[in-house]
Amino acid sequence: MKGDTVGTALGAIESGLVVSCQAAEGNPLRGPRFMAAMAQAAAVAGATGIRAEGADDIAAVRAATGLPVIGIRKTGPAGSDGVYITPTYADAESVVAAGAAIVATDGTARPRPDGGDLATLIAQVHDRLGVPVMADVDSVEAGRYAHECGADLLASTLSGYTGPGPVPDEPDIELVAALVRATPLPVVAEGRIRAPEEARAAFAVGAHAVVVGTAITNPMEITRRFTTALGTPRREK
Ligand SMILES: CC(=O)N[C@H](C=O)[C@@H](O)[C@H](O)[C@H](O)COP(=O)(O)O
Repeated sequence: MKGDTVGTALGAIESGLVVSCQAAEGNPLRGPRFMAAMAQAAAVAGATGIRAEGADDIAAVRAATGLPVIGIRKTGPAGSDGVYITPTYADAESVVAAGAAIVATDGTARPRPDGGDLATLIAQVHDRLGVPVMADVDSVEAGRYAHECGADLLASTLSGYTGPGPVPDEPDIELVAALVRATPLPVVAEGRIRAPEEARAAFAVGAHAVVVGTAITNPMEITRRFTTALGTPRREK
């Protein structure tokens, strides 16, 4: 793959806000119509890229905004066991065919469902599809591994989602900082970033870009934060 192809896609999102427009099963906003509208709203407000899941959403988002899309295909909801973010080459091919400029995939050393390995997947994406690969990692070790496997950029996406414990509330800015130090690759801060101050903190430790999903594009979860905190609808007058 040519270096300028990587540079163009990575340069387009540099120092910017990428908005993740995803709706899982059970979310009434699931589907390309609503995800494209979410992406358009984000674009109007200054997003420099969109992260989207599945060929239909990716194609709709791309057509509606023209923004570079970080494409994934998920085989399970966030926090599922094992590798579920773009696990196979066929998944990567489908998101690039739909218009993704960057493919994101699980960048950990965990076994992949098809028995494949990350280095081979990345080489195939580079050689056959000609787009850069973002490795979603959960730790510095995984970041180093993904770098060795040929990833073009790292993201903190999986921090807090691969262990046995509950998912923390806060974003893992420390991991972003550690990944910046650990390899020469650009690092995207992603996961549980809810406030502009948190995004700023990520840039302060050297993030290349920041991805925000739930806090912008998931009204169901945003409402749940309020109702949980307020105890509604059981709140006493
Ligand atoms: C762990 C996992 O599978 N994360 C997924 C990756 O695509 C999405 O469910 C997240 O919404 C996305 O990473 C953005 O993060 P947040 O929604 O916290 O801003």
